[in-house]
Amino acid sequence: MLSESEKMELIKRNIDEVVTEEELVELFKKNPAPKAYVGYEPSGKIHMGHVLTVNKLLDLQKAGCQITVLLADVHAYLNKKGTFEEVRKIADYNKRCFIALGLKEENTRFVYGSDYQLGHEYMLNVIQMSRSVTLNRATRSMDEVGRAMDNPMVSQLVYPIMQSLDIALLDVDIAVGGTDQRKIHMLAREHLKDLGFKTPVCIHTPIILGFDGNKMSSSNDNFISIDDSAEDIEKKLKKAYCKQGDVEQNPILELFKYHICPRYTQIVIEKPEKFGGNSTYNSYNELREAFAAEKIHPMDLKTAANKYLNEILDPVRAVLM
Ligand SMILES: N[C@@H](Cc1ccc(O)cc1)C(=O)O
Repeated sequence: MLSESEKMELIKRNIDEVVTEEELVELFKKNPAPKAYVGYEPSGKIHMGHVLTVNKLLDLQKAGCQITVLLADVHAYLNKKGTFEEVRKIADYNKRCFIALGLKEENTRFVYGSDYQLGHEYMLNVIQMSRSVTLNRATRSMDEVGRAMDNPMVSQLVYPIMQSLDIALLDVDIAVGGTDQRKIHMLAREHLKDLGFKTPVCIHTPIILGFDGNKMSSSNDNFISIDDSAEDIEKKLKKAYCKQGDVEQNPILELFKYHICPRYTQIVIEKPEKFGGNSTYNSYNELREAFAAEKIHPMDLKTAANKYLNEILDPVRAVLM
């Protein structure tokens, strides 16, 4: 059993922010098993950016939360990601991915958006909330989520209203998402109470860099996917941006920070004896400092990243086979 402060530490590790921390503490005081959720637009490739929010759900689960994963098929359809049948099929694949990543089916609630978003109660709430959200506000909330937002379709403005109502109608206390979801979460925090629902606590995880140094995303084609083969990963890491001593914009260091170090107590960077032999680091900060001081060569960091990533993804690949 974790103590209250250990729980908070786990929940707050590797995130950008909690809105608000006081509310989070209050929530746990009232209820040791609050409900938390993430929604995902179905995606043909689940990448390490998605895994960051999955990791946070696993942390929340360890801290006692009940977890819901929304397979947001209707949202993907609204955002023009494919036909209704296509997104529904990809949602099934994503469910298998999330289970492979550790969200066990027996203690995670998986919900398809289309299971409840097309019903009477939901629609009535969408209509009600749309009466008090301005076009301008709805549009801005989609800045980092919608496609082609210079000329948005009405469907893309219904989207944030529906996402807000998901929080209410899935009856969750905590909404988790990448920082790109922030403006939608703020809309929900502001409006849900007027419809008689509770105000959610929101947790935002960082948006990580793809191997080209830009935001990792399916549309940028710069991601490491959980079903990449060992050869794919090696190739991607080889060409990844990782400048000697650069600890600010470094996608390889980010893999260590968000994915590798939380799973290992010790990181070993291997080097042949004649070049000084192996070195060992006991925390991400130690590793980062050594890289900043140019004590670790980018090639050696990449080789180690490759080894650890494959160790992490091997069991995932085995389940997905
Ligand atoms: N907006 C999320 C998907 C999502 C949809 C509905 C939700 O209730 C939550 C999240 C994304 O960008 O992928």
